[in-house]
Amino acid sequence: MENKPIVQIKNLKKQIGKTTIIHGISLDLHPGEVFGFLGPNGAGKTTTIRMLVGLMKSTEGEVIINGYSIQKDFERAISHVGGIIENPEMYKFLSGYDNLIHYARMIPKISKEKIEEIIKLVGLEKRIHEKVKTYSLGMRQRLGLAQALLHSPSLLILDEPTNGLDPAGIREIRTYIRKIAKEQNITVFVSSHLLSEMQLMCDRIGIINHGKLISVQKVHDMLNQNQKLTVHFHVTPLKKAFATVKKNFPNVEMRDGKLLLIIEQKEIPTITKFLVEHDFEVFGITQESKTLEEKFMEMTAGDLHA
Ligand SMILES: Nc1ncnc2c1ncn2[C@@H]1O[C@H](COP(=O)(O)OP(=O)(O)OP(=O)(O)O)[C@@H](O)[C@H]1O
Repeated sequence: MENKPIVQIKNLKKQIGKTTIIHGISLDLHPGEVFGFLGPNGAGKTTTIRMLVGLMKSTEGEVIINGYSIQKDFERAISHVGGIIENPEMYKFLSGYDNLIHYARMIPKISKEKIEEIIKLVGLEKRIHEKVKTYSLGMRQRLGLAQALLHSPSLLILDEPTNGLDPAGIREIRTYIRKIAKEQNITVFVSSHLLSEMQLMCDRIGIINHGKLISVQKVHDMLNQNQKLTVHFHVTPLKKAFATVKKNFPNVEMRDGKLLLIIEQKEIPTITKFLVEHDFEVFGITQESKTLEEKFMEMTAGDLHA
């Protein structure tokens, strides 16, 4: 991405006692992107986020937000950040609207129109005058988003925003997060331990495991990688077919009464044609591909909890 980063994380480290929890994370975040911070429980997501927003001191490294260092120029750097780190505090017996007005008092020069615009942005216009205690958890989270947007941040940091939500609530939050990023050109940094959720919400995903950022990829690229498939050919006579195929495709194996090849999808017709041309009878072709979830399980040594 050629646009100037909103956030620069430079070699961020955290040591507690003799234990290093975060091992030098470096990352740039760009305007309007939704960046997913994915990792199993205990990987270091919350610790990193706490350092990003200055709630915890880093042992080494620097975080620059909109050109200001969180470490050296906290007030100015944090003025560009909105976030939900823990469950947002709301007054349950007040309406959603009155809650927002309450928080808006702390923000200089905020107009009623701006508040209305934010309410629409998070899709709460129909229920905003009802008491928060009547809201679903998803609606409360959206009110939390609205609260975080009041001071027009350029970066929104959300720690596991879908925790505890049902599938409909998760879909809602996902939709609004994407909308906020695109319509307001706000960068959203969102953590989760669920790949399936991140895949649908984010433009890029960074995977953290044992305090290290082990991969950063665009979701689009992840989904479009040339994937190798394991393909089984049910063919007779098997042994003769194996010997013949092996001459041209040395990687072939015999397993469970079938030929097994690890190939790209586009090679399936080539091999099928080869078998038919050599007078073998093909009874079936089946393929298995690794899901992204399985790949991530491998990357995080199986401790990415679903
Ligand atoms: N104050 C502390 N002292 C010692 N170890 C700590 C401290 N805080 C966190 N840790 C350890 O650092 C690691 C990272 O914790 P962190 O809470 O950042 O993980 P996480 O990715 O947010 O996990 P979760 O998804 O469970 O919230 C964990 O192994 C945790 O036990």
